[in-house]
Amino acid sequence: MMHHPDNWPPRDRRAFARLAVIGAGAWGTALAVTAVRAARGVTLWAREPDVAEAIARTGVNGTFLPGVRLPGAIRATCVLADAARMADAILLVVPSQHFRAACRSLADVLPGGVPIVICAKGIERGTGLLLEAVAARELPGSPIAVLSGPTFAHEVAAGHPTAVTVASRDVGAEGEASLAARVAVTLASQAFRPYVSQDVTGVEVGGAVKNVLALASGMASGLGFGANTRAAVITRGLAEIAALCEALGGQRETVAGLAGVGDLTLTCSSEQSRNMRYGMGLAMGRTPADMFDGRPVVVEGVENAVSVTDLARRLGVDMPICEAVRAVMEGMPIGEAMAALLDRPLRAEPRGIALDLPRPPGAADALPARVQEQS
Ligand SMILES: NC(=O)C1=CN([C@@H]2O[C@H](COP(=O)(O)OP(=O)(O)OC[C@H]3O[C@@H](n4cnc5c(N)ncnc54)[C@H](OP(=O)(O)O)[C@@H]3O)[C@@H](O)[C@H]2O)C=CC1
Ligand SMILES: O=C(CO)COP(=O)(O)O
Repeated sequence: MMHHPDNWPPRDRRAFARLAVIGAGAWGTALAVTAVRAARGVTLWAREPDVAEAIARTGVNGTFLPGVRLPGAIRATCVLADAARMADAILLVVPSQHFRAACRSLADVLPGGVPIVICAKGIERGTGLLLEAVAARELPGSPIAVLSGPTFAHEVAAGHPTAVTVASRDVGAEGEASLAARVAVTLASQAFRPYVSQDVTGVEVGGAVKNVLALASGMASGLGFGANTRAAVITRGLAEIAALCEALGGQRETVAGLAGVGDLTLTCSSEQSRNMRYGMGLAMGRTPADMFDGRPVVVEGVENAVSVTDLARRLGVDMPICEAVRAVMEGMPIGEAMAALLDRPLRAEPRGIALDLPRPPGAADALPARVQEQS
């Protein structure tokens, strides 16, 4: 759904005064802080009563965002109806594989027509649906926007300058036409700068796939490979995002934006990323409990390696790096998955079209020792 000159740029610029943030993980909590900085009223909903109670009592979400003192203006609750009742808009920040269940619970308590801003990143396993489609199905009548981009929760909470993309489709009922702009105005502050987009699909695909690619980047680092390998994963990974984006009707240029290359480079380059750390840990033979000191963190790329490649296979999109990550998640040794990637026929840039060129020498002993050891 591309540009509609009649209602672009968006005209409705009113901020939403009161927000409910659904999901008190690291990102939901950081978004609640962001909303308070932008002078909005915020209720933060946690599924677990202990988390809501601890935030209310201590002013810290020690489970999911330790070390960050939260503004007193954040009201924490574990009662969904309490959070939803007074909200002018909902920020939905539960992990992708629990997203539908959260929408269903919300449908019981949310007044019709309240906008939903999807802040999670992923594709639903089984259905292969982007989260926008899940929300549209479960919360009919709610206008939908998507917020994504390079945003480590701790840095956002600490007030580091951060830019994101907010997208909504600029067609349909009045109000929905400018939802992304209204969300941008609602959350913007000196250190938090939302850019507005119409390409919901492109923005969602970037956020879903980059977590899988961050696992790959982590695995390469864990094998001891350096900057060259990482740059190759990022660049060829970006081509995979672009191909899926295009196949789903998104805009290729969105891939060059914050929710594409921005988030991909962030997540593939920093051990702050849970996905990157998980990939590294696997390559180094560590257990998930070791990697995160036993804390309950979501690693979206693990489930999304399957949902992304299922969808790509169905659409006939070639995503070799994501396929390699999936193979590892399904038990293939990392070295073997990497060797298979390196053994692919030579191709053309940027779209990876196959060329009829002689294959590189395929003997396993031509591979770096680290890969051989892991195979
Ligand atoms: N952390 C970050 O820097 C960023 C994260 N995101 C995205 O935000 C989303 C949430 O991640 P994040 O906040 O980091 O999560 P965390 O790893 O910090 O916390 C896990 C979250 O998952 C929730 N959860 C676990 N099991 C369930 C369940 N069965 N039903 C509902 N919720 C459940 C937990 O809530 P509970 O208290 O109920 O267990 C908690 O909110 C993900 O899609 C992630 O990709 C996006 C941008 C940045
Ligand atoms: O989405 C994120 C940053 O934009 C967070 O990435 P991780 O889930 O890998 O930590």
